[in-house]
Amino acid sequence: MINDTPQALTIAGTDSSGGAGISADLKTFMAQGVYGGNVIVSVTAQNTRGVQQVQMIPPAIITQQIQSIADDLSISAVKTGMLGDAQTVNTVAKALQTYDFGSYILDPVMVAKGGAKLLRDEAILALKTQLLPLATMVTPNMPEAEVLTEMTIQTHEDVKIAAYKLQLLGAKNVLLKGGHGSEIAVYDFALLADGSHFWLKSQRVDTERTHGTGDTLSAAITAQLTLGLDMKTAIIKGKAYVDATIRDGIQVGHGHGPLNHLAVITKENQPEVINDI
Ligand SMILES: Nc1ncnc2c1ncn2[C@@H]1O[C@H](COP(=O)(O)OP(=O)(O)OP(=O)(O)O)[C@@H](O)[C@H]1O
Ligand SMILES: Cc1ncc(CO)c(N)n1
Repeated sequence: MINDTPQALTIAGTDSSGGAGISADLKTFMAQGVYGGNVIVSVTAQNTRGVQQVQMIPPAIITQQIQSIADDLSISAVKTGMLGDAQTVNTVAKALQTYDFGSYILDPVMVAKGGAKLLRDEAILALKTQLLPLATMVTPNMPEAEVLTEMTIQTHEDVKIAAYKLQLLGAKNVLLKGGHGSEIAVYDFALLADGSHFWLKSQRVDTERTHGTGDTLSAAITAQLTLGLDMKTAIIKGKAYVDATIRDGIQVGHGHGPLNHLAVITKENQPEVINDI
């Protein structure tokens, strides 16, 4: 039957080295058995060492890409990644209010692993006021959560407070990603729409090859929601997938290398689910 295949959409920037952004999202969708559409809002000249140049795409062709998809495909979940500037945030917010693409996962990408800025400062207010209230889930890493909540996050208690603040700003569900840092274990924190929360604990992989981990996790959750899973199961499955892609690494490039999106999930990749720590 027409449009029976599960379909998701990513609205983001490209990464010429293929590890992050649109590339990571499409590989992740496919590995989870979901067809992916893609709307490109920026082109980055980028490799595993850093970002060399960024070219934003004009609003009219962003809007047209989204309309073209809405006119033909049957999207059950959408994610946004790198949006670059306030004009693009406004354009995407308008389109997401015009078309119903199901669950909306907002990955508030701000800085690349090598340190390059992927969101201008002037766009932060627009992202907070226009996109957060539309989000079924927001998935910041710790530095992004600090910017959005205007607080410093040092303790596990701070993580919880930041998640509640993000919910007050309008995101229904919140996943705070804990990859940054150097502790032996990594802890991600989830606060769900019904007020329940849990931590996901896994062992840190000692590797520099973590280019696109955040994109991959949010894309995997988007794919699981597309397949009809509930939010908690989608988060746990998405986390197991990103763990597999990091743990079963590949050797590409000289710097922050990409993940292995073909990795197979095993028992070792299942995170420990903890109510409180
Ligand atoms: N070295 C690591 N070992 C195990 N898990 C990791 C590691 N680094 C990141 N993760 C996991 O990967 C996911 C993404 O987290 P992270 O904090 O790296 O996101 P991010 O900063 O948005 O990534 P990026 O900017 O590269 O897309 C989280 O589930 C985190 O726990
Ligand atoms: C295009 C793009 N989107 C997102 C990230 C963050 O991983 C990146 N490095 N590049």
